[in-house]
Amino acid sequence: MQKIILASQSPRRKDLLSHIVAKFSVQAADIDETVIPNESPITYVSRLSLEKAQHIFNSNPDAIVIGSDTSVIINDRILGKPVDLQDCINTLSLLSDKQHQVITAFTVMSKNKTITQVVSTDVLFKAVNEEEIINYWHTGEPQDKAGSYAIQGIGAKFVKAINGSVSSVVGLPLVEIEQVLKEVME
Ligand SMILES: Cc1cn([C@H]2C[C@H](O)[C@@H](COP(=O)(O)OP(=O)(O)OP(=O)(O)O)O2)c(=O)[nH]c1=O
Repeated sequence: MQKIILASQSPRRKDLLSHIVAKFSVQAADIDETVIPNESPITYVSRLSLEKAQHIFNSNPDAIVIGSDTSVIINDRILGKPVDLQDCINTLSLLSDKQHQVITAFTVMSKNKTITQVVSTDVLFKAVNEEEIINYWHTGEPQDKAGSYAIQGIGAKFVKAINGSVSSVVGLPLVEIEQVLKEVME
């Protein structure tokens, strides 16, 4: 049985993966997440998921390594984690009363096979005003979340509708990863 390593520092990804994999370990892959000029959102998240997996695979060449990246996309703009309150206000104001996409790419890397997939989910926000955003910022929830919100937490109050994978929005598309893990372990 090959060892499985989740290349992530995210407690949410660890929790999600535990629903489909009984035994695995976790190692954070600290990589540069700067967007390359003119890089498309899909290319960006795919590249990052691959780089995270590769980073950990380099020192664990006998393991199966899972890397992933989640970004929020609106009008082709990539929205990552907010750097400060103003950034959070700008981001959530952009999402207010509109539909956006949450895209998560994951890479499963092993000696024999490397597979990368991207899962996109549509999320529709209600109208959100600045006072609500500032109050939300002070809960401490948006700080480490792509797009400055967490659908699994208080941020759920902004979400009118979702069409796609809930686990993908939280960081790991479980249905797709389970399928790819099967393929890689064959
Ligand atoms: C939109 C959204 C994002 N997120 C999270 C998922 C990701 O953890 C985070 C996006 O940042 P990522 O850079 O994808 O991941 P990370 O830095 O948390 O962890 P690592 O790179 O080590 O794997 O935002 C939520 O938890 N809920 C949401 O509703």
